Amino acid sequence: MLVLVLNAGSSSLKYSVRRFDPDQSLNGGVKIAKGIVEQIGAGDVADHLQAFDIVRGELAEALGGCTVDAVGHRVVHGGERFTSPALIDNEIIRAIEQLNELAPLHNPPGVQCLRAATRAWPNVPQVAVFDTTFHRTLPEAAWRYALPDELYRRYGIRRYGFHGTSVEYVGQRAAALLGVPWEKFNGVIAHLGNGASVTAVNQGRSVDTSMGFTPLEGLVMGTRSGDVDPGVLVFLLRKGYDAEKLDNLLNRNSGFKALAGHNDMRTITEAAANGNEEAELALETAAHRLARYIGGYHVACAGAQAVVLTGGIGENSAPFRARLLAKLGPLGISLDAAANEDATGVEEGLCISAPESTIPVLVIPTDEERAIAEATLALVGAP
Ligand SMILES: Nc1ncnc2c1ncn2[C@@H]1O[C@H](COP(=O)(O)OP(=O)(O)O)[C@@H](O)[C@H]1O
Ligand SMILES: CC(=O)OP(=O)(O)O
Ligand SMILES: [Mg+2]
Repeated sequence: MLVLVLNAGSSSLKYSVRRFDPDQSLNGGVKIAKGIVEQIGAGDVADHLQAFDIVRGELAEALGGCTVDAVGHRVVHGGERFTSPALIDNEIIRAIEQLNELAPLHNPPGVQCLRAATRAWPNVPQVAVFDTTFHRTLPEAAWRYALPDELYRRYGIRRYGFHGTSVEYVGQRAAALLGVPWEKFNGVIAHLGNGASVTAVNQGRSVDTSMGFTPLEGLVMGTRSGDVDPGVLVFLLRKGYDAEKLDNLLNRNSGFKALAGHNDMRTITEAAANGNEEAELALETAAHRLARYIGGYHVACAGAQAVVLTGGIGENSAPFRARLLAKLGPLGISLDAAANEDATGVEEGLCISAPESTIPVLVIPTDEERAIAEATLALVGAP
């Protein structure tokens, strides 16, 4: 049984194909193809529909005459309705489309890919797997904004949380590494990619998370501001900004891009090492805020058994990890500099804190595509 996974990011389309054999338990299956179309909208590829056609061409080549038996899609916002993966039909696609405004960088391309894939493979079951699902356990005290209830009832304004598929996957791996059952695991998990968020996990359940109504709240990100005083928005509206301009400012032209002129961690780190002061300040600002969240979430999760780092930055940027851990001393955490520089072993997960640290800090590579493939298979039925 072949499962194709499509992960539509804000500017990329990642895909992977896994084969699951009947005699195996899930276990991730066997990866037989993977790829990515990048720089959508900024390079030769105009939009996700064009990216989808490229992926389709690559798949035809990689799979020869074989066809896929199911398609799993990463959908970032599932609102309150989607508390588990959903089998796709037209009504479900429309319901996801209604959430477009709540994840403006992610749901629109997700919906484009859902439609393109159902057109391309009309007889193949398709499943949407939501970033929000893992956060359905947030207690109300964590998901409520201190706003009139009317706004929640009318527009669904509350905190949802994202990156859940990734957080659950690396969290389970961290628990396994520590020899703790997932239902007994408390930890703080930071997914640091182009979008970035932190989640507090208590007994294997999400109890707090830094992204909110949309994937804009919280940490300093590639092009997103993260937390700002909402008073800034009121002020700017009075200065003549409209919704479009605010959206562009906060989602596309803030974060590292605003502070350092670039949203790629490698470029920023190199600039800082060469004495660029803006780059240095951007890294400090991002690490400061993340450290503050980790401290807070140590409390929210009732005492972390581990801090887990994942995503493109968490997995690959040793300088950023060192900068972060230098700020976590008050939690009893200290860095093992040699382990942090050691890229080997990252496949399984790497402990980068010193042995005397009260809380281990683990680097665990995420695999959203694998988790989505398993969730897809679980819904459409094992081979
Ligand atoms: N080898 C590396 N060293 C440092 N940073 C890296 C490396 N590889 C990727 N990154 C950073 O990871 C980020 C992208 O992470 P990723 O999880 O792929 O993002 P997304 O899935 O949100 O597009 C970028 O800031 C990129 O610079
Ligand atoms: C939800 C989100 O921000 O996703 P990504 O990090 O892939 O942009
Ligand atoms: Mg990502």
